[in-house]
Amino acid sequence: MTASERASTIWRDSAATFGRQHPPGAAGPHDQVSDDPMGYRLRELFDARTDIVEGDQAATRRHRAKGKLTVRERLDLLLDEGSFHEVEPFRRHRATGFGLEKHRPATDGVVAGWGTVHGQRTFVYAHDSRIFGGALGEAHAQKIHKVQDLALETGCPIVAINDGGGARIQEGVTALAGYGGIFRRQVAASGVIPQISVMVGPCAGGAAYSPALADVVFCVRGTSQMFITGPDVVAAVTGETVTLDELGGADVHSSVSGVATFVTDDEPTCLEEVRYLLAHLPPNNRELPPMMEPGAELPARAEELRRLVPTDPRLPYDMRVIVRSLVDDDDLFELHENWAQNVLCVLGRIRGQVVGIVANQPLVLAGALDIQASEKAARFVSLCDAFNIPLVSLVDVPGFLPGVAQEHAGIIRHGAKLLYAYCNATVPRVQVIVRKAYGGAYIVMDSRGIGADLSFAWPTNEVAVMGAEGAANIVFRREIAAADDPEATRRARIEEYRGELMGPYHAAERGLVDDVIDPADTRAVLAEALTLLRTKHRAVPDRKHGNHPV
Ligand SMILES: CC(=O)SCCNC(=O)CCNC(=O)[C@H](O)C(C)(C)COP(=O)(O)OP(=O)(O)OC[C@H]1O[C@@H](n2cnc3c(N)ncnc32)[C@H](O)[C@@H]1OP(=O)(O)O
Repeated sequence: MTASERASTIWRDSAATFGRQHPPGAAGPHDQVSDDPMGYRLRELFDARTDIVEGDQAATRRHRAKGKLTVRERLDLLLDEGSFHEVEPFRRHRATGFGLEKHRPATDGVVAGWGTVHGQRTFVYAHDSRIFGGALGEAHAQKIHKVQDLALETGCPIVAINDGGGARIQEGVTALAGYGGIFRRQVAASGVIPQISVMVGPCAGGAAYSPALADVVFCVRGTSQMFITGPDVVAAVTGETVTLDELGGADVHSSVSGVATFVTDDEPTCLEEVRYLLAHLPPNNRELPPMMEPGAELPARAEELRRLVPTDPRLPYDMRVIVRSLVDDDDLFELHENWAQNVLCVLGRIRGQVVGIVANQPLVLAGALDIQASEKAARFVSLCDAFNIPLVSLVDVPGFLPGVAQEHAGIIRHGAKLLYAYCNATVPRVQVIVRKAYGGAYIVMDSRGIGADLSFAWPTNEVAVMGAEGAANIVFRREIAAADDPEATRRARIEEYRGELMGPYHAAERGLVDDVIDPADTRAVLAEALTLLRTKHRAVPDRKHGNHPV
């Protein structure tokens, strides 16, 4: 049932029960004291509710002209049918000045409350950009604070549907303080309850730090705009000419800045994806993610994987093929699909259990880890660890990306984020080395050394400090230079290094790989390992918090 259908139902029920004879918003018989005082009060209540649900019709038409859904239509799509309970629908601001005292609409421009998503209680607040452009004033902020507090104290996820102009300019510093209260609560709830931001309109200035603090950010093409300073300020300060969309549109944030985790073409798809994501997350950090039996059991062995990895280690292949072969029902949910594509971060299920898969992608930058990939994977590992989602790491990594630009931009600092996130993770952790696993990047990609519980390798694995060519050129440099035939000596030494230190059983012989497996059995091996590790408990030292390399 849509918001307007629901409003009509309320109207019909109220009209049938209490005899309302006028359309919503028009003058009615409120001033006629009934013989039945409660009947009169109930009629008044239903009339007021109906007016609030329907909102200003002219503003609604202007809103729709922008191709946007109304706030209540959004809630209808997000929540299970009929499950929404609204808080403070009658709230109005008490601000004065700039004509505000004459314009005090109910809700104060934000609809807040709770409902269910797939039966799981979920809190929500949604800006109503028909009222003050969705801008946040003191009363508006206090409503948001209320649902944030309720969500944290009851251990339920919270979804913010953002469509507003940021701090309400006429309310000045009290509006800014309202944002401060939102940010403080978001940080307090971080890692305790899932926090999701949905961007279906503008989000300007400091307000953009609310999605930045969320666990996952959804954007819609043509609708979402996020920026700290708008095009006019950019032009005045830097002289750059840029449109709103070029500056902070959905594609920019999902493929360039990395601010947005998901992007969709329209609002209904976006809200359906939010529901789908929530089906993979527990309501809070004390519970496990929901199990879901696979629709169809996969064949016991994926024999096509035996032929996937090229024998020439310089040739790429698509790591997604392996990921797909592992997850139930070919069903995977990829975060940041268009950003830092050299690493894949995927939520899926293996035999019903939600897992987070981190995988190097040899198709992009040969799978090397750069600054963006390190940040993307670090944030994902941290999300999974916070919400009890086991980690599977599929490794084919030639190293960290070399180059002056990467070094000067701080790849040491950013790479440390991924290292820190893995070392900190206490959830079950299983590593699968598919092919290359070189140097520092091998260590970082959840090696046994940093705490993986179990490590498996395909027979194509090459675990080493670096590739054979690089290693031979360094270790045998003098010998190669002095040789009668330097090229023949180089080739011989490369083969020697490869045979001695890069063989498929080298790491296994030293206990750094638990077993070398047939690629076709990877799903079965992982399913067994994850079942075993469900009861894993790893104690953490008592401390306030670590000093993350943020
Ligand atoms: C901590 C912080 O949030 S600091 C950031 C403060 N906010 C800002 O700097 C953004 C100011 N607003 C804007 O730049 C633009 O309004 C945008 C980009 C958000 C939206 O642009 P448009 O879609 O073209 O909408 P438009 O500008 O017409 O705004 C719609 C209505 O919302 C009002 N509005 C928008 N932002 C605000 C605001 N921050 N405070 C009060 N009213 C606002 C507009 O005055 C307008 O009201 P009206 O319909 O009565 O004329």
